[in-house]
Amino acid sequence: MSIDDFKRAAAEAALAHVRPGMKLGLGTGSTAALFVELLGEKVSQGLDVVGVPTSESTRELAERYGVPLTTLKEEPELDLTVDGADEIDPQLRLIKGGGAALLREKIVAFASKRMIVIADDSKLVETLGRFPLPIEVVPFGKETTRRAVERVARDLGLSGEIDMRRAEDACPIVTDGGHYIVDGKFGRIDRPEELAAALAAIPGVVEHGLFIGLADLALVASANGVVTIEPKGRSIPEASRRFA
Ligand SMILES: O=C[C@H](O)[C@H](O)[C@H](O)COP(=O)(O)O
Repeated sequence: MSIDDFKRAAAEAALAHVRPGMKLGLGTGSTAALFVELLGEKVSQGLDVVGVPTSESTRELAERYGVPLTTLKEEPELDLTVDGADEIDPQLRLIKGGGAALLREKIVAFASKRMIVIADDSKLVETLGRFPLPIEVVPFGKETTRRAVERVARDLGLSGEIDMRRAEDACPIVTDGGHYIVDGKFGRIDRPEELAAALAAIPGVVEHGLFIGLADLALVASANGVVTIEPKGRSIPEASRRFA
């Protein structure tokens, strides 16, 4: 079996959590794309759901597979978001944004009563940071912001390069929100909460790819099947983002 089979198995497992009438957040990336495809099949068989896409690419996919779409303007509160991740630690803290969709992904996950992460087991880590941390920045003052990221990381004992993410033509890649991405190659992030708070305090940083206290469940597939992982010792009370 290949990694793609594992991704599909995780996406299939997530379908079991979808109920008729649900308002869904639709994640971005290759694993979330498989979920959107499978969801489209269910919709064609009569499942009644609506989705809010977390990127323009997911919007296109959902349209192609016939998943009815809505917006956060129409539906500010969602039932469930299903999304992939670049890294997942034992507390279900995540790194996301490898596909540059982290801002809308985080807004949509935060708007959802539950978030389920779907992944193959290569995404599981003991400590976050092997995957470069994506940080979305506004174009104005981008070098000043990049240096500020470097400084706050250094203050937390993190070293490693922080590079502007560029396309093949060497131009900075532009997110759906019109921003740039810098990737922090930190290696090992021992205190993600502190880094998250420090990054959020930098003017020019729009959002960062540390998703802390957002994921309720991870469905992780490997050659042994799909396992359900729940967060151990989550550090942010669920009440902080739950709707009545
Ligand atoms: O910005 C992209 C997202 O955070 C993706 O969910 C993440 O990069 C995982 O993508 P994939 O399922 O393709 O590994």
